[in-house]
Amino acid sequence: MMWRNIAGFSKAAAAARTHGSRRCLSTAIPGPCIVHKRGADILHDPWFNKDTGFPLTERDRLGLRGLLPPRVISFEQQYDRFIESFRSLERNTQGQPENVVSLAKWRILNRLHDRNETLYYRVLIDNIKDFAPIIYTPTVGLVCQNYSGLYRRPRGMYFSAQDKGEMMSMIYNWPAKEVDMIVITDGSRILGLGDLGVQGIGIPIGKLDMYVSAAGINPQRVLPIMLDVGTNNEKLLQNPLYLGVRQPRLEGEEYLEIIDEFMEAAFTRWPKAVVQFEDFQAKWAFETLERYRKKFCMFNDDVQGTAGVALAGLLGTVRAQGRPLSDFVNQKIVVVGAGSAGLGVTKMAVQAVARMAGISEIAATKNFYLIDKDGLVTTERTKIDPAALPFAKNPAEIREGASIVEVVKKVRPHVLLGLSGVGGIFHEEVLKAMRESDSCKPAIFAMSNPTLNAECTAVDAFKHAGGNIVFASGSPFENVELENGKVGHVNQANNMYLFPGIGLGTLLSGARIITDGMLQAAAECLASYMTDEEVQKGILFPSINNIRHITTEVGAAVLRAAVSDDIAEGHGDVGPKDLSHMSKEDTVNYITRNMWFPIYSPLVHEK
Ligand SMILES: NC(=O)c1ccc[n+]([C@@H]2O[C@H](COP(=O)([O-])OP(=O)(O)OC[C@H]3O[C@@H](n4cnc5c(N)ncnc54)[C@H](O)[C@@H]3O)[C@@H](O)[C@H]2O)c1
Ligand SMILES: O=C(O)C[C@H](O)C(=O)O
Ligand SMILES: [Mg+2]
Repeated sequence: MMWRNIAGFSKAAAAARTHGSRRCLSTAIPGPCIVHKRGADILHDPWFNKDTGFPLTERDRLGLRGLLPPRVISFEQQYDRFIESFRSLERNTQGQPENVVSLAKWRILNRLHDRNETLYYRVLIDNIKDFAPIIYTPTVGLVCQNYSGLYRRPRGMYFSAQDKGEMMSMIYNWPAKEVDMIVITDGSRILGLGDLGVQGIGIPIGKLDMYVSAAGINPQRVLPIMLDVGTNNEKLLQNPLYLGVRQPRLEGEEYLEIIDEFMEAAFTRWPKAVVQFEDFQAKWAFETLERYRKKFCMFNDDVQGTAGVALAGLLGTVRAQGRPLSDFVNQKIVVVGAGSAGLGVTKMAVQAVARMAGISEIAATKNFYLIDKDGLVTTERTKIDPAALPFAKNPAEIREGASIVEVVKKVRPHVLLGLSGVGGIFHEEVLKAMRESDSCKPAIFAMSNPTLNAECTAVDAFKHAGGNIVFASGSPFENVELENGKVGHVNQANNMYLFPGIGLGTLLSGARIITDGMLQAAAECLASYMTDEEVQKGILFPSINNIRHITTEVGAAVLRAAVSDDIAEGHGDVGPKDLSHMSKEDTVNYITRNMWFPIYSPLVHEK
């Protein structure tokens, strides 16, 4: 039977399928999977469960005979059945409020996730464009907001302030022997939604779903972590259904002791794991990054992943203007939002200018303008955040605290980039002011998430700033039909284009830390991924349908940078020497070979 994805066969889905079946053919039968349980316990374990797909012989071997309806349903039929029930849900919820529909779609996917991971990831991979907005941004934000009510089954691990002194033993409660990727949050800054306390666990789960789908990390080797150190969200503290610790957030040394203990415990059990920090409020995002990046294999996605994606987009806008890349050093860039993401982006972009122009980083800050909740950051600012200080302007150039519109009118920037978390702050007047930009193709990046927190919508950007802009947003928007019959392309400038490749490349290199060189290689790989023809049309980032392919390329670039930095220690049977002898093509093949793909493997019971 022909398999269908929702939007018909996408290139990526077709490629993924070819890849999967090639594997089946080359090994004739997929390799066995050892299972230590039998009977009903297997049916209740989503890692091994095949539902009605268990062949009769396997039912006999594993004590499943009689526990399932007699007919064996093929994987393809199970897939079609799920897609049909999803379509029927779409039909039945037509006309209902968007939030209701999104949550209903999340629920049906989540139920499959809890029941049968192989089938779940197969439908996710094959329909990533349709399903990413449900299991990831933006719906994951809504899920976090409603988490205590939606909660049915645990997923991942929870470490709370009450677990102090116990974490080294607790970590052994996790049932998997091996863990490759950990995503951790403390729930303090979930997307642009603020402090959601324990409910932020949805973010590590969504990020790890992308690791499985995009990077082919085995779902049995991922671990979402919630570090519950309390919440300062009064509404949650008052909510009787709230599932987290009911106390204000720990601060200072008390906070650091908890997170130190977790890191020691995690790396004691899994010394080769990669840990991604996600959605920590800025002060802890920066402090933990500095504290751990030379000691553990970790990175902060909001600071470093976002920076790479934004830099790739900024370089893309130079190409879109038909200018040589070296012209990046002349681009005037206004960054709105000076938190973990805005500062991370500004820092990486300034470093790139310094490298390209052969000037100091201080000199390279000249064309950058940083705006936070108090307006333009200048040296006149009292109590300035030390991290923002290098980018503070001379108030003689523009006044301290100038508004976005004032700055745009005065500077006429090539790029206006938002990472403020404040929906709609690129309002009509700001967008109209971008018409006077010094660029022939001004860029507007409304990168805040989820959708309602985007600095502007795609429609408003093209309407007010003009049809010749390049536009990118953190959450997905539809392309815009312009009056002249042309298409205003919408790019999704989201760190999902980099973090899976950073994690995968690091893991397969066996590096024990993640260097600036590895992160820079990731950004450069993404920046050069699109063809000139695509970039001229305003298409700066690949379609999400190609996320497995771009992740493979990014992973290879990261791995090769680890080799260049002389920190690649190898992975499994592949030693550091083998890695260093690999050509670029060999590296891509090595990465591809190590990516997990969802097919049913024969289960073999071992006591
Ligand atoms: N697209 C992506 O890949 C991506 C990646 C990371 C973060 N983000 C989004 O970026 C947003 C910010 O994340 P963060 O971690 O930097 O948060 P943060 O809380 O660390 O920083 C927010 C910044 O915005 C500033 N701000 C607040 N109100 C403002 C206003 N009215 N005008 C100008 N500036 C204002 C604050 O002063 C602060 O500097 C979130 O919505 C997040 O979802 C997107
Ligand atoms: O989660 C996302 O979609 C991107 C980013 O990490 C964010 O915090 O908004
Ligand atoms: Mg994030």
